[in-house]
Amino acid sequence: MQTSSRHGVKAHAARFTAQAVQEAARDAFLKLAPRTAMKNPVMFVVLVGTVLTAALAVQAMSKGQPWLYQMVVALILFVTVLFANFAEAVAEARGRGQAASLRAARSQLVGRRWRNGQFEYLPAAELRPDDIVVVGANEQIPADGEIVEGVASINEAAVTGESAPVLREAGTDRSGVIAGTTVLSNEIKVRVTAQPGASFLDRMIALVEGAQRQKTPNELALTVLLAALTLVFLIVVVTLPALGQFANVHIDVVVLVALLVCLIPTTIGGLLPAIGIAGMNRALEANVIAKSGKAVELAGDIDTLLLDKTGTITLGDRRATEFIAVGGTRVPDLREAALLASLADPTPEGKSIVALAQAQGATAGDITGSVFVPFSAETRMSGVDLDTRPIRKGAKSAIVAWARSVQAQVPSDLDAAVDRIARGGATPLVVADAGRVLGVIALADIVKHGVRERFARLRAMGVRTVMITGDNPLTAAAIAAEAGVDDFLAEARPEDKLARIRAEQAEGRLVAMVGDGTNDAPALAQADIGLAMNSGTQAAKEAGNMVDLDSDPTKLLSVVEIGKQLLITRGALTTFSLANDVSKYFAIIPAIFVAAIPGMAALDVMRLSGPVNAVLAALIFNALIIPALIPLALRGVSFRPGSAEALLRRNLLVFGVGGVALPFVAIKLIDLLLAALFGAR
Ligand SMILES: Nc1ncnc2c1ncn2[C@@H]1O[C@H](COP(=O)(O)OP(=O)(O)OP(=O)(O)O)[C@@H](O)[C@H]1O
Ligand SMILES: [K+]
Ligand SMILES: [Mg+2]
Repeated sequence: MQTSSRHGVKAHAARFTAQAVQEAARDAFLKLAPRTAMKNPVMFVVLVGTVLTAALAVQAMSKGQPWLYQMVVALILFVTVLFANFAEAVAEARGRGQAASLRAARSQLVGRRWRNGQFEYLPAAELRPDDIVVVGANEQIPADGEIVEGVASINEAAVTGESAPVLREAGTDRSGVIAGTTVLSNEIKVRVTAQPGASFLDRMIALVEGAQRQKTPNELALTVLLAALTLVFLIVVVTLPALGQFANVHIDVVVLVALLVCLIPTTIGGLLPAIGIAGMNRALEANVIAKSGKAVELAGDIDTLLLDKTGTITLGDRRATEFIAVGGTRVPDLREAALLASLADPTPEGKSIVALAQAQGATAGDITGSVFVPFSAETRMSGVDLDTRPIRKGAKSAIVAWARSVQAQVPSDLDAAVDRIARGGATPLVVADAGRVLGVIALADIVKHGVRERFARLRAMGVRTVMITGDNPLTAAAIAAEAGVDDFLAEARPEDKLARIRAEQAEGRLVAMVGDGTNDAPALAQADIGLAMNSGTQAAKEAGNMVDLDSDPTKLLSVVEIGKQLLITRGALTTFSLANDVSKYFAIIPAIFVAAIPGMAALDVMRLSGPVNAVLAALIFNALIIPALIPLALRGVSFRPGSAEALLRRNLLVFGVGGVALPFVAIKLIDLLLAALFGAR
């Protein structure tokens, strides 16, 4: 077996590693290939401008005319394209670095396949779906799968970077295991769920590595808008010489190209891909693998978040704490019935009832030959059909309905017992046999630490939280109040979850849902954002559009923040880019016309040293602003939770006004420098 000293994604938290920068520098040149370059219309225009001005320089050179100016312009334009390519490449390289650490945890594993009562050692690459592998203590899990037998504590650090062990158990919503993680205790049987190299995580890693990156609808819309703007400016610039003729101004082609490049939105055009990729990278840093960039973006616009109660808001390890008999039943009789009804119940609830009953001295007779009735979220009860009598335990409404159907008595003190348990936030399970309702079992659960604060933060960001539970309304209300959710839905069956999501969506809201069970799969698929727990069942993971490697349901909060940050960053840098272009206009237009049309002097607010320096200064600024903004594009604009309007106002002020002011100052400074070095020209 492999020993593991790997660290998972967290340890590779995004930095500019030397290797990433080197790779990106190389890729910046590779991206010059016309087919790649054409995907970014704004920068493609700059590339065409580069070729054109370089050709003019060569032509002038061959004619023995001055060519240096054309060549310098061509060079600055070329560097501008390289900077834009570099921005995208550096974002991709960082994503690849993160994904590589995930991949490393998954290669070269060996599995023990269980077949016809024998083991067989096999490289993980030869394991197929539905193979059963046995994994013991200190062994690594060879393939993604679901535990079909046993319970184990597992160290998932190789994948999640989190070294606290987690419990995974057959027959629960925490049965999922991941290749590369290590079993710490106990032996489990795992059913392989994926083809080698095509597991769920493998496919997700491929997405992160960018090979299959697709533009999100928002990104596409912005690209089209920027291309349209570019076209408009192209028409403006192409018609300028004709206008110039009226005023007897001859406009040099090089100056026209420079003007065009300054006017078109090169800053956002260059940074747009990097912003999108960085959003997915940030999600990965948070140990969330998104199936698409679109999912991350959508998360930024979520209105409603639906959460499960048990296991999501609460720790989910429901334990029996008390037996309360009703209707004159003796407690030992209730205990014995509860024990019988739970002996074959593999759920944590069932096991804890067995444990409590036995600890209190209950013993069960022989139940061989009796028929076990498994729990389902649909019926909300479970039990056993003994030869002599049926016994059921479950939610009060379900058991009362069942009791009536078999003409069993429902004692009048049942409600009081159930309410007392529910008010305390515990789950009451009612026990009944064919004769009568015997009593109630209290199942205690604990609200997770810190969820209240997180819900408050979500509220501040305008996200409403709704708890959905199969539990009764009183327990639900108690837990809802303790956890601080905005609303709750009790006694919900799986189809009620789905209906609630559809209803919210019908009112025009974007809905996020967190889940782990096979029951949750339809809801995860229907929700706009479905965040599945990595510990969950395969069905849940396939249905969602994101998976949290840490299996932390409150992680959605981070995803919402990452999505919001992505949208805000894109908006802010678009504003900045367009504002920038206004200033560059004021730098170049006077340079073209002032000499011939003295009336244009009013436009010459920058008072630059001369037309040549003005053009060069504007172009140099235009090129340098791209790498200067790469860190911001990758890190994202910082934001505090607040209203959308307040954010918009602040961003317009900072990035709009700043976007006009900064180039004025910077271009003026570059011009002063050029004048000092080469004289006013
Ligand atoms: N093993 C079991 N046997 C019998 N009844 C059960 C068992 N487990 C749960 N129940 C009852 O069925 C109800 C519904 O269970 P379900 O798991 O669908 O919802 P939940 O766990 O209460 O809430 P959530 O939807 O938040 O997970 C529970 O509230 C409880 O009353
Ligand atoms: K520009
Ligand atoms: Mg449940």
